[in-house]
Amino acid sequence: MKIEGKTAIVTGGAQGIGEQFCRALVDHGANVIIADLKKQRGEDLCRELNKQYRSNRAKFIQCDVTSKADLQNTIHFAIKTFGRLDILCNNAGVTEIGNWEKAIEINFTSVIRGTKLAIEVMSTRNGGHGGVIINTASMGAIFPIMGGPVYSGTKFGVLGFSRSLSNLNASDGIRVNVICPAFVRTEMFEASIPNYIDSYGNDFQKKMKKHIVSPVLVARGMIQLVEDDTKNDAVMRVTGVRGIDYYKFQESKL
Ligand SMILES: NC(=O)C1=CN([C@@H]2O[C@H](COP(=O)(O)OP(=O)(O)OC[C@H]3O[C@@H](n4cnc5c(N)ncnc54)[C@H](O)[C@@H]3O)[C@@H](O)[C@H]2O)C=CC1
Ligand SMILES: CCCCCC(=O)/C=C/C=C\C/C=C\C/C=C\CCCC(=O)O
Repeated sequence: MKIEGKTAIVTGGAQGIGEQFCRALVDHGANVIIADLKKQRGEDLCRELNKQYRSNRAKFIQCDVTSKADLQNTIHFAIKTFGRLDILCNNAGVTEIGNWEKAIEINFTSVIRGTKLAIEVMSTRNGGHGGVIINTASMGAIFPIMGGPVYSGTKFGVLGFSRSLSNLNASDGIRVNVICPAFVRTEMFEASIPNYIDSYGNDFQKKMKKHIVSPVLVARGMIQLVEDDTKNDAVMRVTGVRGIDYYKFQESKL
């Protein structure tokens, strides 16, 4: 898909990986809705991007992805403001520290809901233009994460859910892909370090150094998934040891 002139929604877009998604999409000429709980950070990013690109292509909307009404409102806002929706990045996520039930809601249930709502407006069967959905999973969707079993479970869920929609490309013109970063230096990662040390030992920080990637590289991967029309049902890894590559699962025999 040529990104210029298209419209994207990025959940969790105010900081971390989502912020870099927004920056990269605006840089490639997209209209971007930054959808996040964090009003101040989202508005600041929006203002900065519009100033930098001398445009009005970035918009912020306060959105709690666990609220169906907020998600619907975000999609309506994108269509009302820019006339279409082409790209959805279901990226908002949290660790399970303090509230594992909430982590399931944010990391998994909201990804399902966001995907379903976007399909309704993107589908060529409903008069939409088709589009691309990129769901942020994690290398913790391929490997277990000691100290983060619920988090890892939600990411396995995102992977299985997303891959099970591979037929949408043929029927509705929508490609669904997953991005699986290893450790990314963001607020989430910093907050998780004590948890990791508990599970992996005191030398965790030394061991994981080679597995750290920058959020900018994750955003480069996302752009590749959006631009390359051959990518459907793709599981992109973004890791310190391999950079950007694709994980191959066994083919289904069905
Ligand atoms: N940081 C890491 O090492 C890795 C992160 N990931 C995934 O990448 C995604 C982004 O994570 P980071 O940027 O690292 O985290 P972060 O904590 O820096 O940013 C997450 C953003 O999501 C927003 N958010 C949280 N709950 C929300 C809700 N209910 N509604 C709307 N927005 C909400 C936050 O306000 C924040 O702006 C998550 O899905 C995470 O699981 C995947 C692999 C590695
Ligand atoms: C519970 C906190 C979650 C923090 C964010 C996150 O999703 C991080 C995941 C990173 C990796 C998890 C999986 C296994 C850990 C081991 C190595 C990672 C990379 C291995 C590789 O082959 O590149």
